[in-house]
Amino acid sequence: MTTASQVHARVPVRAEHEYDVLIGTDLLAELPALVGEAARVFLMHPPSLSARAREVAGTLTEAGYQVVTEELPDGEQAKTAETAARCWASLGRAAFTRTDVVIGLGGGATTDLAGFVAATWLRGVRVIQVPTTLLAMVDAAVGGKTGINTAEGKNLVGAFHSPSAVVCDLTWLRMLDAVDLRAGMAEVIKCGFIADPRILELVESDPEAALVPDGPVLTELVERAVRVKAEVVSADLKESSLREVLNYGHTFGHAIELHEGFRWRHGEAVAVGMVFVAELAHRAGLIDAELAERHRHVLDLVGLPTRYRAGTWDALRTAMSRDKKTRGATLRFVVLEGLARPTRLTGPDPALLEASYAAISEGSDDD
Ligand SMILES: NC(=O)c1ccc[n+]([C@@H]2O[C@H](COP(=O)([O-])OP(=O)(O)OC[C@H]3O[C@@H](n4cnc5c(N)ncnc54)[C@H](O)[C@@H]3O)[C@@H](O)[C@H]2O)c1
Ligand SMILES: O=C(O)C(=O)C[C@@H](O)[C@H](O)[C@H](O)COP(=O)(O)O
Ligand SMILES: [Zn+2]
Repeated sequence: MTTASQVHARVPVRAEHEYDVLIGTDLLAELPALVGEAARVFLMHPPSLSARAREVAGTLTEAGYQVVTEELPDGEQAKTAETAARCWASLGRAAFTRTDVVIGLGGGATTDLAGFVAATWLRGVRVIQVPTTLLAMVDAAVGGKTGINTAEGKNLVGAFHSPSAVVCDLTWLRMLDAVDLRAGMAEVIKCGFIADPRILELVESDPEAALVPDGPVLTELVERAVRVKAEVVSADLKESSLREVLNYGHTFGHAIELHEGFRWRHGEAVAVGMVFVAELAHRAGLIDAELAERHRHVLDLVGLPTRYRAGTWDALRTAMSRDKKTRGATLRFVVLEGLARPTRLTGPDPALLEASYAAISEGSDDD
């Protein structure tokens, strides 16, 4: 017996075309209508979702589509040139045409790769994103940034390629590990600091309720975070300026991910990155100590890390120099000059950077 779809919200994104982010429960039945005219569907998923991917494939096959399923390596291992090349080979064998559709079913690693494969196959075919982690629902699957990593850094190869729809079915979150749910909360909290303080109030007033999969608080948090992202992306798809605010905490966060050989969860690295950049903004005289401390407090409440290993500064500084916001040799950070007031800090004094690092280092005097 199938359960009826319940659409809680439909958030529009105005990019090179307009598309909706559907938020709700039991939304599988919505997929065939979204696939529409295509004859073939290329369904990409991680190994953790193999059984569920067969159900999705079954629904699409019953609706008359020819489904080619591609099981990817798990997590960040999927975001490589080798895996993309494997997908292109599968698409070639299936004679996948410009009117066919890619579906990314999985977390952010899957949706980033699926978007990239769709952007590059035949110079661009449609992609429908079906995010199954909190992080992918509120962030990765929305907005059209797609890409893979290289040995030199995070997301260094990619394309802007907007999905034709995003289907956030909150029931997927019931089977997600608690640590992955928490990791996704980092990007939700990011939206709270850069644009929507109500998000912070909701998490602070009941952190346990905020982490109940498909509960009312998490549903509201997902909708609020998606609305923040949709608004920013609709105003600046290709990151000429405003979109940089979505990178809050990411300069330092991506450096941690590279330094850890992509074994840290993205959301955990971003959590530490936000505390770092809050310390930096405080030292630069942009925010008060209370707002900097609020970062630590709210991230702590949901069990996210707020510190990083001491003795790693040189490696992290080098990794940060490859950040996409860097201009020439000048580092640029998204910082706050008040709650929900993001701005940029260009070429901060190296002493301030090191002092901020010392403040968040494990084993430092500030412990
Ligand atoms: N494109 C963007 O705008 C954007 C935004 C934010 C993050 N990202 C990228 O997203 C990635 C992180 O995404 P993530 O945190 O979702 O990690 P992930 O994709 O690695 O998924 C985390 C784990 O959860 C498993 N999983 C997925 N759905 C599940 C479910 N419903 N039940 C059980 N297990 C499930 C996966 O197999 C994996 O092991 C990073 O690569 C990051 O760079 C991209
Ligand atoms: O959508 C954006 O823009 C973001 O920056 C969202 C980030 O959460 C996300 O991790 C993104 O993939 C980072 O992009 P990058 O351009 O710094 O690689
Ligand atoms: Zn991110």
